[in-house]
Amino acid sequence: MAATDQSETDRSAASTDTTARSAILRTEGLAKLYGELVAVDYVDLSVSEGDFHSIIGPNGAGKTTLLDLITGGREPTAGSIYFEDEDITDLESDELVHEGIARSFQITSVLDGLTVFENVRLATQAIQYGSLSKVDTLIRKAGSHGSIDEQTREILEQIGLEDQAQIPAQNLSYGDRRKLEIGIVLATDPKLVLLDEPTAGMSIDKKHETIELIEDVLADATVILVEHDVELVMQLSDQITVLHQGQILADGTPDEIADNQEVQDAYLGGHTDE
Ligand SMILES: Nc1ncnc2c1ncn2[C@@H]1O[C@H](COP(=O)(O)OP(=O)(O)OP(=O)(O)O)[C@@H](O)[C@H]1O
Repeated sequence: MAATDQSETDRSAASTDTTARSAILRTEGLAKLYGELVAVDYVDLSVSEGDFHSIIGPNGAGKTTLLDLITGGREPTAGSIYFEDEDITDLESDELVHEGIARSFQITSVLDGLTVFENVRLATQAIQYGSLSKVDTLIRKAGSHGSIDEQTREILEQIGLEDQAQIPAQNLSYGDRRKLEIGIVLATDPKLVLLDEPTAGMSIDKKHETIELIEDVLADATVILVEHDVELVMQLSDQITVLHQGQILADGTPDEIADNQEVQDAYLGGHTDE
């Protein structure tokens, strides 16, 4: 537990500000313990609707675990999660997709044996007809829905993969596979998208291309991004949360985070990349 008085004050001030701008997602006292290890330490996070909100912090700070808790991949030890003021703490991953919460790259993973077109169509169908996990049912329905095919084509155009529509996903280059993952997220028509290091392993050029694509196709959604490239995060984000040892060290705009001495000392000063 153990948040300092000062960080409590900072957090409540940040939370008041963001609530005024309408929080689409809130966590209250959200915690994940592994035995004695407190991976996520009773976190109060607030994400404003429409924001590009990044979560940064050193290795092991709890970023991925926090995303896992929000997206139903792991069960919290304590605390609550609210999406559009509805308590979603106990919802499963596929139920969250129907609420409008999508996570790349775990819930909506690429199916290698299917073509690029089929992968996107499956996600489009899933959101309209049922659970993402009911693949068999969905494949039986495939082909009989003109409007779904149309939406699929539109998404492929948006992500720039229309020319690769008929090739198996397993034959895509690494960068194009990432684009397909974004297309699959897009197909679920999300209000909130959580991205865990979408540009990991990419060259600088590909990284920028992918981020531009994310910004472009997800312009209407709220985005929560976990990313190690601090420079990129500073350029992109409306808000940044810095996690350190499972706790929120700071919350603020890129300028506020860059000027925060505590963040400098704990993270930015020494460690800016993996
Ligand atoms: N399944 C698990 N069992 C035990 N400990 C775990 C488990 N998953 C994560 N942890 C621990 O929880 C802490 C937070 O891990 P997490 O992966 O969330 O951090 P992170 O900030 O995403 O790190 P990175 O930047 O390296 O991906 C770490 O100490 C990690 O070792």
